[in-house]
Amino acid sequence: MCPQNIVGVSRQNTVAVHTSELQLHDKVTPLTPTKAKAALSNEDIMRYSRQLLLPELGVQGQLNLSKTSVLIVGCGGLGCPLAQYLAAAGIGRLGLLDYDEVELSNLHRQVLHGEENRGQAKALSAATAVKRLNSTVECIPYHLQLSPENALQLIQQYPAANVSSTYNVPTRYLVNDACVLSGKPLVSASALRMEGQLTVYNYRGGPCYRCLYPVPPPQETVTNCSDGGVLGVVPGIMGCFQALEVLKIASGRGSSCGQQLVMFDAQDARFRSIKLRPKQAGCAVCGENPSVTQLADYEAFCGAAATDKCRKLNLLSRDQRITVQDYKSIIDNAEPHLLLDVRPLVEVDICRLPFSLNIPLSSLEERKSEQIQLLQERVSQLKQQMAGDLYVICKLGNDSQKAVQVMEKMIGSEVDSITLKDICGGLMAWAGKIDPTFPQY
Ligand SMILES: Nc1ncnc2c1ncn2[C@@H]1O[C@H](COP(=O)(O)OP(=O)(O)OP(=O)(O)O)[C@@H](O)[C@H]1O
Ligand SMILES: [Zn+2]
Repeated sequence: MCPQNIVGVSRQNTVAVHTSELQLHDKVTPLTPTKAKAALSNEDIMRYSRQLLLPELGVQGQLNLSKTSVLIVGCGGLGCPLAQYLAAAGIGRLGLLDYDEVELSNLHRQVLHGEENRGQAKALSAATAVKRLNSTVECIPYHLQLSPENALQLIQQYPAANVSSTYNVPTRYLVNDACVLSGKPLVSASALRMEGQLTVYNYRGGPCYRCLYPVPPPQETVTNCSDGGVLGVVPGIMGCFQALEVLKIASGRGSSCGQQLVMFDAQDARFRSIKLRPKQAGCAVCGENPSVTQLADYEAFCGAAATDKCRKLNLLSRDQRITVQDYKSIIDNAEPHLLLDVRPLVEVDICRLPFSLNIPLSSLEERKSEQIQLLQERVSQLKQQMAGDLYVICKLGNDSQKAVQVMEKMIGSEVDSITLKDICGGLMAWAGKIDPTFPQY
């Protein structure tokens, strides 16, 4: 159990919060049950007075919160506001789980972390911020990846589980199955670009994640924040919404999102709800004859990595790919070639290599005639020089491989008789290995 923080007043009369006693866990250890408070102290009454006045919560609801433990999987864009509001409201124990460290590109939405926390374990940074807000909340930071080996042991220790990381599909299935096998509700949300979604799975006889999505989506159809972008306030709103549902469940009022999908459209400032299909008798994990009775290999099941770290596709053979170092020598040797940048225009506006031609992957896929014509003109110019290959680049080297595949299918066009190659690792590899002044995003 982690020791309480010490809050003291220094000589300069400023309040210092010592959080060094927060112990970062790198494995799952048994926890003692949370102590149920018999009554609220005067300090509790003052701190929670504005919510105690609500008939929907009242003293009993507040006491219920104080004996509830919640596990938050992922201290990112959703997990930060979720943890913040649960701690502020007086949840008894918060497990904060994340394998990752704080990066500069997290700060626009992962609001518990600050500039001084860069490089620090997100779980510790989040726990420190939460303790500063409410030192009476017991915080247990875990710097580890939720995996089939540790998920059951971990989730069984927490009456309510939450996943805030929803872009990574294997983790969604893993948390779902662990919650079903442990009989816990799962308050799940996602946020991407200008949209958010929320549902409570495995709650009061409602469906689980697998009831609704028995088959994982193909890896290439899943977009995460680093690919698709997100306005920070959108996960902020959805994380607060998760906190609301957790508080209703924990206080005893209950959630009405058990068979409901709430969708938030930030552009139109609109929430919509749709009723979901009920729990399925044939569900592989919560059905009548479940085939999933223990946690298995979710990366194999989903064909994707169980982390939100950049996914590397391998769609092309070795001879269809070159490294950024090889491409640098092509430039240095002034070899005639064409560089095609297939990123969306919004990314090209952020940064680009000056000599590149930009045609987004989506335009190639949709065979947009103007863009294809432009490409063909540039390819025929290249051919007139009697030499040269076409190199394709994107941010990370995934879309560029897809673009090569799309162009290879343009049989009969100018493109089909020239050599197409993708540049491994894309512009971020260029920034990391060739030109440190090139922006990273
Ligand atoms: N299996 C897992 N175990 C522990 N933490 C996880 C797991 N899967 C995802 N996470 C964490 O969940 C969080 C998801 O939040 P979010 O998508 O906002 O952040 P991110 O991955 O840092 O985003 P970005 O794509 O911008 O780098 C991340 O901090 C990630 O490290
Ligand atoms: Zn199910």
